[in-house]
Amino acid sequence: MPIRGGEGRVLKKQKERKTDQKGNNTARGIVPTVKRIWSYLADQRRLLILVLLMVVASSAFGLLGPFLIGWGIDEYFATESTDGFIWLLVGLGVVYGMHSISLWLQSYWMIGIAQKTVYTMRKQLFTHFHKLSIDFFNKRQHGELMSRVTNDIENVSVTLNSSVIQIFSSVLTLVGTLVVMIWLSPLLTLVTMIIVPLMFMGMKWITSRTGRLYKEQQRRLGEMNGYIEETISGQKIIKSFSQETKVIEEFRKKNKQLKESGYWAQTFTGFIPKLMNMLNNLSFTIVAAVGGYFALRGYVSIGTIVIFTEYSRQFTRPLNDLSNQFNTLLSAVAGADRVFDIIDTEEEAVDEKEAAPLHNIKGKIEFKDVSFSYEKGGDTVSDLKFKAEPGQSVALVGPTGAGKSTIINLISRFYEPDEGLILIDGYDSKKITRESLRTQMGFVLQDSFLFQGSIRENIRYGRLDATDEEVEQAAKAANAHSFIQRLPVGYDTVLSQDDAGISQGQKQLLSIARAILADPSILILDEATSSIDTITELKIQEALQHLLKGRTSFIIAHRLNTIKSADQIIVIENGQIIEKGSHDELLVQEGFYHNLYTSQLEKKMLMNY
Ligand SMILES: Nc1ncnc2c1ncn2[C@@H]1O[C@H](COP(=O)(O)OP(=O)(O)OP(=O)(O)O)[C@@H](O)[C@H]1O
Repeated sequence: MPIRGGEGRVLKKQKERKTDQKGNNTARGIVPTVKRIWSYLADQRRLLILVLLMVVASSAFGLLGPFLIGWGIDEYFATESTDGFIWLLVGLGVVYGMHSISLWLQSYWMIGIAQKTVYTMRKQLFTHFHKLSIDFFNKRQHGELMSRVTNDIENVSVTLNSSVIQIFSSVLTLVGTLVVMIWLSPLLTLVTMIIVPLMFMGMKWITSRTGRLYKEQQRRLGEMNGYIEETISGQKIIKSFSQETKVIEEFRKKNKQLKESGYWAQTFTGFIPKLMNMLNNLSFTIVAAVGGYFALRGYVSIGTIVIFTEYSRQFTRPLNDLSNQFNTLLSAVAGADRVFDIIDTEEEAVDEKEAAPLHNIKGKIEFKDVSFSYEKGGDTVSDLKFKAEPGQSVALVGPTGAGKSTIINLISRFYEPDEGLILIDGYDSKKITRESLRTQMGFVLQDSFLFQGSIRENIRYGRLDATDEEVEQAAKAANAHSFIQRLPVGYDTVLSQDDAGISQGQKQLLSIARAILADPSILILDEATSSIDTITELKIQEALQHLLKGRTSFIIAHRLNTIKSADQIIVIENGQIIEKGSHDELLVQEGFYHNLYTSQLEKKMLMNY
């Protein structure tokens, strides 16, 4: 879906920046990250201007209030006159009323800006996740990535809601107060300023520690979330290996580390208001004492002292707020940094300029001297040469780590060959758009992934515009219809994401139905290794025969008796093809395949015996 208006512009700006910020985990400084957050805000200029106007108004009304009080004291109490006093009270009421309204409006509009900003960030981040390579996800903890979409963005949101206004209004109030104070009495202004160096020294000491601690806290939170996600999805394994105690202990350690970084970050932050309060009181006392002395000498009026004592608070409060906001800002910067890290990660290689969609793929696939390695300088698969004609079934056989899945990854273009060519229907696969290739490929994987949703929705995932009837036809062809019908609410049975409340074999049947509905030209089958009862296995075999018909299929086979009928069997060892041929041809060769087949046969006979 095209991204419209403001979001589009932000995305464009971000992308332009990306050209010089490629790669992951770029260490940005605070300023570039703040600038980048600012670019999201700047995109909502009109609202931001309104917020700024309200900030100016509230700061002005905030300054005017004490000024009117001081003026009133000199005008009415010192002279004991009451003429127009009522108008002073009305004026004060209006000033404080307007002050409240402008405060309310600025926060109302700022909430809108903040929510739109994090909405855009979240959308960019999520969209970008789907443009990243499989390699990116293979190398990262999923929970940790999820933490970036949730916690880190939430951090930015909280800060934007409060900090932007605070920072503007603090700066304005600070400058405004200073100007009025100097105008009223430069001498008393100097006295009020005595505490400023103390304040800066204290703040510097505190913020130098909190910045580091907030970053640490965000990192640890991400790590802990990653661990929680991993242990929840791996519950079955944890329980079957009785590893609960170890897992709880590991979690305790991570939780403790998070607690410690959070504790120290909050403790140091907590010092700030105490320090400010102390310095505030000190300033108040000094202004009152020195002001009283000046008044006795007739240098200043009582009204001016009242204004100054009030302004001395108004002067330290924005400084206090600024320093508080600085901490919150640091935590948002830490969060935003982690979000931008992902947004700046290079997308899965984009299609070549001359790449075009290839419709109606027939399924002829040829590997011409293909070599590839996951790591630079390695040798995962090398010199692969083979050809699959349209409609042929090709079985990939070999020991674990031999490179079978890597071949599939190369056909699906999750990775590109370092050397050699992969031809699809005679065309260099790089000249075909990834999307057109993948939409004509189907996958039935060992660990059939079912989404949270009804059985009907899960099958329909193969082709979203399929009718209910077509879904049922596919289920029938996949031998899944009968078991679905036996469920209390049939096709409307809602599956949970993982165990789904149905057996492993039934899950496989559903994923076969999904593939039948998708009707792909090229099919990838990762044969299940888990033990499935014989009846379900027969059903799966039958369903697979149906699915394979008329499509080029690649089968990663573990049980050799299931691939005897494959048109071609390719045996791989250490990333190289060592044997190639039909089942009978390979048996005659008496090589690796022959040995593997006979040993599996013997094992089966022993078990039956
Ligand atoms: N994402 C990856 N990054 C780095 N190395 C990888 C990656 N995936 C696989 N490998 C390595 O590449 C080699 C081939 O792995 P591959 O998964 O293709 O083997 P396989 O034959 O499919 O094994 P199995 O039968 O166990 O699934 C192995 O040494 C593996 O450790």
